[in-house]
Amino acid sequence: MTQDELKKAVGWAALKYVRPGTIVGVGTGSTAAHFIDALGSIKDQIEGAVSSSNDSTAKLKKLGIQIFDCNEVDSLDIYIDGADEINGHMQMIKGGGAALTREKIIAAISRKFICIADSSKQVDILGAFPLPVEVIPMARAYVARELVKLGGMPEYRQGVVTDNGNIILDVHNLKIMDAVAMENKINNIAGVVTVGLFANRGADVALIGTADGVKIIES
Ligand SMILES: O=C[C@H](O)[C@H](O)[C@H](O)COP(=O)(O)O
Repeated sequence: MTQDELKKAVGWAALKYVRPGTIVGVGTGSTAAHFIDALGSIKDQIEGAVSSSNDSTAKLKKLGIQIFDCNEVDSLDIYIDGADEINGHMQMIKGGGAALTREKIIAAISRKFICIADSSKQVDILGAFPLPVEVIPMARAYVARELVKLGGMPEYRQGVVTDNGNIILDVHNLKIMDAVAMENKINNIAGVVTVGLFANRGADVALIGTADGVKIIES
């Protein structure tokens, strides 16, 4: 199976977690795009979606799925999204598609985070994938210097402006042994909007696409 077929398999497998009549939290990226297609097939059974990016919003609208603003809902049953890396503790690196801030907000209001990923995303130690950090533009140089102090090598993601009007620094060379501590430290740097480490709030369920089928891991 190709990597895209594995992504499609988990995207469709996630449908069974969607309860009829609910508003669904929807992520961003190539794996989440398969989930959006799957959601389209049951669009008459759900109330709608809260979306984590302009890109996913456009895809959902095209399928006729109603979009709700995050401020209109108190909580969500589930949030379904991909990841760039996931470790054995269900902690993740996210933000390869620059949608990390809205993703973290929707994860925060969701009772269950369901991560959908192909098996190439499974790692023992987070950090081989450069860690995305969304930063207020005027703080770029300062935040970069602080990230160097934490042992990383930040690289400005050229030409990318997030849906919130900010920039992304991708931090290379990190071997993240304590993901909760690293998330907290980076969150504390002035000018950081969001770090793409989902460690304090990891996934509750992971659907992993493998050549032998979809593997379900529960925390
Ligand atoms: O900002 C993007 C998101 O965090 C994605 O969930 C993540 O980058 C994984 O994307 P993909 O499913 O395309 O590998």
